[in-house]
Amino acid sequence: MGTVDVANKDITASLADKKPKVVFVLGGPGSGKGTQCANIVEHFHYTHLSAGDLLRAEIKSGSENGTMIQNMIKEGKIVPSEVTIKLLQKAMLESGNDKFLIDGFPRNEENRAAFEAVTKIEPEFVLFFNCPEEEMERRLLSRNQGREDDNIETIRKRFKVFLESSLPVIEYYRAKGKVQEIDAAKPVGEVFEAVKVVFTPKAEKVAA
Ligand SMILES: Nc1ncnc2c1ncn2[C@@H]1O[C@H](COP(=O)(O)OP(=O)(O)O)[C@@H](O)[C@H]1O
Ligand SMILES: Nc1ccn([C@@H]2O[C@H](COP(=O)(O)OP(=O)(O)O)[C@@H](O)[C@H]2O)c(=O)n1
Ligand SMILES: [Mg+2]
Repeated sequence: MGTVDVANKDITASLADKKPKVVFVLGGPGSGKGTQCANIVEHFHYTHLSAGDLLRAEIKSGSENGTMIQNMIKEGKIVPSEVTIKLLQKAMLESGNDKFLIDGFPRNEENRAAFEAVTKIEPEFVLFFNCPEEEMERRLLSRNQGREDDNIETIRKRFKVFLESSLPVIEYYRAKGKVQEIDAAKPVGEVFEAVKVVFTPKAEKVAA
């Protein structure tokens, strides 16, 4: 236990030295976060860290938290931030990059407050993919990635958690003027055109 704490303090200190730039990518399940992050990485050289992907990898690795994480994902519940933040910090340090898209995090107030308290990192902005529930449901039911949570029963639970716990986080950042909202109901290419505007430096926009 002591060793783990020391190791985590080291990670936190090394990360703080790098002063990383972070963009939180939020939106309901199936809104297109992962799809658009892949496009952003190609054009703008960020490292994409999906909290959900990191948690699924942790299950596969056979870690002691694996069963707990698996059960929570099956129920659409949010894993305690201590677990998710450690995975994010480790991935940030290992990437060697200093620009990150953090996808699917923070998903509730506990995630948000703990990340801020532990890392002292304030996001540059929050990219919010706004999409109607019917469209998200259609996308999730045809995602075909073999995910245990892409069934209608769990999808309904995830929508409820999004409305009750994740939307308030988006509103928190909106009140700080930090939300860049994108209409995510359009085709992938059109959504990316809107995303590009957000990531293109202002001087270039004027020149273009
Ligand atoms: N704009 C879009 N229009 C139609 N389908 C989309 C769009 N964006 C993503 N998809 C598809 O919807 C599913 C969910 O997208 P994904 O990027 O995994 O969303 P999220 O990470 O927000 O859950 C995937 O099968 C993806 O190919
Ligand atoms: N910050 C996070 C992100 C995801 N998760 C869990 O992982 C699941 C899948 O998250 P995801 O981001 O991969 O899902 P999508 O929104 O991409 O469909 C969530 O429903 C939660 O159970 C979490 O507990 N905490
Ligand atoms: Mg995703």
